[in-house]
Amino acid sequence: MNPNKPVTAQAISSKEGGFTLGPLQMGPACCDPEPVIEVENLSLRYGDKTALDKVTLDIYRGCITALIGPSGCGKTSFLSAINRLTDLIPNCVIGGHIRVDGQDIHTTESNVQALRQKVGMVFQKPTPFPLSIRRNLSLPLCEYGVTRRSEIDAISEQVLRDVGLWDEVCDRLDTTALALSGGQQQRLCIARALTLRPKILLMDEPCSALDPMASGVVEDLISRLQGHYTIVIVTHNLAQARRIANYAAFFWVKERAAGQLIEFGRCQHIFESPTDPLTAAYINGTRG
Ligand SMILES: Nc1ncnc2c1ncn2[C@@H]1O[C@H](COP(=O)(O)OP(=O)(O)OP(=O)(O)O)[C@@H](O)[C@H]1O
Repeated sequence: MNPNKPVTAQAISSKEGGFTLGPLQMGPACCDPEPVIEVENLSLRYGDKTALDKVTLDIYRGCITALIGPSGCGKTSFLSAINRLTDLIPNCVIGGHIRVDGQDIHTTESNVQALRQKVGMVFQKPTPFPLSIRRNLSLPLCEYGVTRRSEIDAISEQVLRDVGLWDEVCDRLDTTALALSGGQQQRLCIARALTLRPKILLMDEPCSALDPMASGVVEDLISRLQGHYTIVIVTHNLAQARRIANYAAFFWVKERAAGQLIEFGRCQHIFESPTDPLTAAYINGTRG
């Protein structure tokens, strides 16, 4: 799909690409890196405060990339820049380039609605709308022009199956989503992001507000999404990054300085034989 063109309802409800039948199986292995997000010299500031300085990083299609690093090093800012959530922050200024599927997302022709259809976001705290489970899923579809009830129902069922929630909620779709447990709410939010058939999912600490059991269920779900979607996940849980990610990007911030990318590579490399001493110190717990 051309990211500069407005999204059409047909593109969302067409059968090509995207949805699976039945429970989601683990996707294809991430072994042939092809950049889908290219970040070049990204600098980001909020007024006088520079949060990121000249970050250059490729994110590979179908892989899980974990963003790790201490608090305040700019991980969330980096994530927010990719689907232009930073547009909503009045004093946020961005320099450099971000290309998604080869298209610069900050050109004047770039269509933010199309970008956000392609690049979904899941937040730290589950954020279901205070509406029924069914309405949580139909609302984004209606906003993007999918209005036929039968299509909405089919897509809703499929995404609930994909996140392993269908059996748990199929008999209460018209009850409030706020009555779901925290882990169920987070899986519903992931399902809601999937309704629009994104290619990329940005996840900002999606398990950190959940109890260990629910966190394990969501983590397992993220692993199964690998290969079907390109995932960029911020996590402070290094063990989790090691378990689920194919690649890791280590960010660091010196006092009163801007966040920088220190090292990027295969997860195994970053965790077992990092090149930079700072990465080694952070992984070993002696810094950060
Ligand atoms: N809206 C904002 N206005 C001003 N400064 C901000 C804003 N959002 C973030 N910052 C600052 O930018 C820097 C980077 O913040 P960011 O949230 O991106 O870091 P982070 O690595 O995700 O941190 P954490 O792991 O604690 O979530 C921090 O110094 C933060 O205080």
